[in-house]
Amino acid sequence: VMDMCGMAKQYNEAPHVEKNPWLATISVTRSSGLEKCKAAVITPHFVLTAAHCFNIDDEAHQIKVLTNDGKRYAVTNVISHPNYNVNAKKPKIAEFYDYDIALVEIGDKNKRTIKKEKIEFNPKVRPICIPCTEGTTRALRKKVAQTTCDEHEATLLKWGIVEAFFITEEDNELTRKDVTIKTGDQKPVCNRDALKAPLYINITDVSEVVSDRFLCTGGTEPHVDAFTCKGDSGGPLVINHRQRYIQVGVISWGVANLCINMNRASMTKSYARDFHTNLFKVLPWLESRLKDEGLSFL
Ligand SMILES: Cc1cc(Br)c(Nc2ncc[nH]2)c2c(Cl)c[nH]c12
Repeated sequence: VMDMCGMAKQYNEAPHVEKNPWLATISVTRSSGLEKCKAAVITPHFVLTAAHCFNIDDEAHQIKVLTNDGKRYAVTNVISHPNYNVNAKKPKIAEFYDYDIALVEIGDKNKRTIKKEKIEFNPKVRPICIPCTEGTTRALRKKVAQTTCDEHEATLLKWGIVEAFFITEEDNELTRKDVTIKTGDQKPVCNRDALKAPLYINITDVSEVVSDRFLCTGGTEPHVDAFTCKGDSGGPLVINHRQRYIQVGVISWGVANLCINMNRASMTKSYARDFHTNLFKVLPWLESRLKDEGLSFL
C-alpha cells in the first residue's frame, strides 16, 4: 500500500525539514537565469506545483527537483493543466492564472535504465495527502468504504474561515506561515481585493480575474494572515487535520508584492490577499494523470 500520506514529525525540537517533509524546490535553469518555485511531494514519481513556474519553451533537462534530504532529481515531463493559459485574456488582462497547476514527473529520460528514477522517502522526504484519495480518507480517520469526495470537501473546506498554512524558506530554514481560507460568505470579500493588484487595477469585474478555481487567503480579519512572496509560488496550501496533513491548494499568485528579494515586509495590508488553485476543482485532471501511482482516487 502507498506510504501513509501526510505524516510528519510532531515534536517541537524536530528539524523543520522533518516537520514539513513534503516540501520540494523546483529549479528551472534558463539562459536568462535561474527560476525557483516550491512544490509538494505526492508520489515517488510526481511533485505538484504551479503551471506558471514554467515557460512554453522550457525543456525537461533544464528542470531539477530538490527534496529536503538534499537530493536533486531529473525531470522527464511537466504536465500543466490543459486549461492553463497565462495569455488567455490578453491584452485586457496581462496575466491570467486560472488552472495554475502542474505535475512534474521525476525520472531521467536519458538513462538507459528501464526503471524510472523515483523519489526516495525517508524522515525528511514524505508525501502529503491529496483530497479524494483513500490515503486522505484514512488520514481523516473515516471509513474507507463509505467516505465520499464531497465528505472530504465538507470536512476540510468548512463554510466560513478555515485555518491553513503554507511553508516558506527564510535563511535556508523552512517555516510555516499561518493563513485562513475564506470560504462561504467570506469568499467575495476576500476575492474583491484581487482588483488591488497593480496588474488588475483597470478591471472592474472581479470574476474576470478570480475564477471559481481559486481559494482566497490573507488580509487582517479575523486575524492577521501571513502573505506569500513570488518564491512561494507552487508550494502547497496545507490543512492540519488532527496531526495529519492534507494539501487543499497550490500557491498561485498574490495581490501585494510585500517581499523584496524574499525580505518579507514586517507590516501586512488588509488587502494583501493570496490566491491558490483549489485541488477540489481539478480532480478529474489529477486522477487521470496519476492513475498508475497507486493513490486510489474516490
Ligand atoms: C505567489 C506569488 C506569485 C506571483 Br506570479 C506574484 N506576482 C503577481 N501576482 C499577480 C501578478 N503578479 C505574487 C505576489 Cl505580487 C505576491 N505573491 C505572489
